[in-house]
Amino acid sequence: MTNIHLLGVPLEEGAGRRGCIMGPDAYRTAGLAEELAALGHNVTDLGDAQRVDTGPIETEHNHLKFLPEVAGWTRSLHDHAFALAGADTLPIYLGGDHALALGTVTGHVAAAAQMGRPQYVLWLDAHSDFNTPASSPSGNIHGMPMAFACGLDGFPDLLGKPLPAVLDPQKLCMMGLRSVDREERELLQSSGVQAHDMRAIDEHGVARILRPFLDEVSQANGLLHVSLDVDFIEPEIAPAVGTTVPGGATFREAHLIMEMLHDSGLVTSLDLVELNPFLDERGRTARLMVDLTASLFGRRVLDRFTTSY
Ligand SMILES: NC(=[NH2+])NCCC[C@H](N)C(=O)O
Ligand SMILES: [Mn+2]
Ligand SMILES: [Mn+2]
Repeated sequence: MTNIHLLGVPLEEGAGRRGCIMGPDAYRTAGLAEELAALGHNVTDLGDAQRVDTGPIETEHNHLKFLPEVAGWTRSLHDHAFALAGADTLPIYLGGDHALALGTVTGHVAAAAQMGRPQYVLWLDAHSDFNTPASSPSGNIHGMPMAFACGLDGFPDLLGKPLPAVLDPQKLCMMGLRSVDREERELLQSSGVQAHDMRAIDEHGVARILRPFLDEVSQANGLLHVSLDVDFIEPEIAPAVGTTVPGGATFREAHLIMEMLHDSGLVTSLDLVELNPFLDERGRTARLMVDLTASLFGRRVLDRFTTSY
């Protein structure tokens, strides 16, 4: 039994199109809390977080879209995540676009540093979201959170203070990549992120990629934040996202990752991001995300294996 706290993050300003503001309520309507409670967990819905007002933010990068709004969310979420990391609970952040990770990941990294434990991140996404303001072709801040968390140069003052601790790029594992911008690719590779594209999944399967990473987290006694972007999944089965890229993870690949994460017992926090209910078909994407989350929290077909494979 795990104490789970749900925190809604109705943030849509980081994305290029509107609609993610409805994400938290779509997860509630799809029955996320009820599913997790049915698995025996103690679930508390904290309601929605609120953005703080930052006033204007200075930057030479005029193409950054909705900078004060995103900065206001970053400050609010950083503090929420820091506080939740210190409590005896597993927070699930219900997005909201992926810019929410500017706050959640940096908050968890800061808390881990204070606890003296290494923080790891598993990033499940078609995109690496590793642009800096200078490298971003779009100016959409949801394409930048991991560059920010890893302390790359060139960001305006999003947090209202220097980052208390930076994420070690070597403790960041990305799976599912199939859309990375040209300069972003250089940044990603020179930083030493453990980046795995869809080709790696095709050739080796998700288990062979994920297992060594989970072993590393376990051996280091690390904390593990998982950030699941809807577009990690094949758009034919998960259409409710503004940035679809064909060739995503299958239903079974995605569930296997969740089942392996559950078996590992290592996950300490989770983002569910980029769900755009305005683009959904009768709630099927919201329901798929709820089912994947249920797998991560212990739903399985059989209680135990009857044979060893
Ligand atoms: N979280 C996301 N869906 N990110 C998409 C980012 C797309 C592109 N790389 C950009 O920087 O604009
Ligand atoms: Mn993303
Ligand atoms: Mn994405």
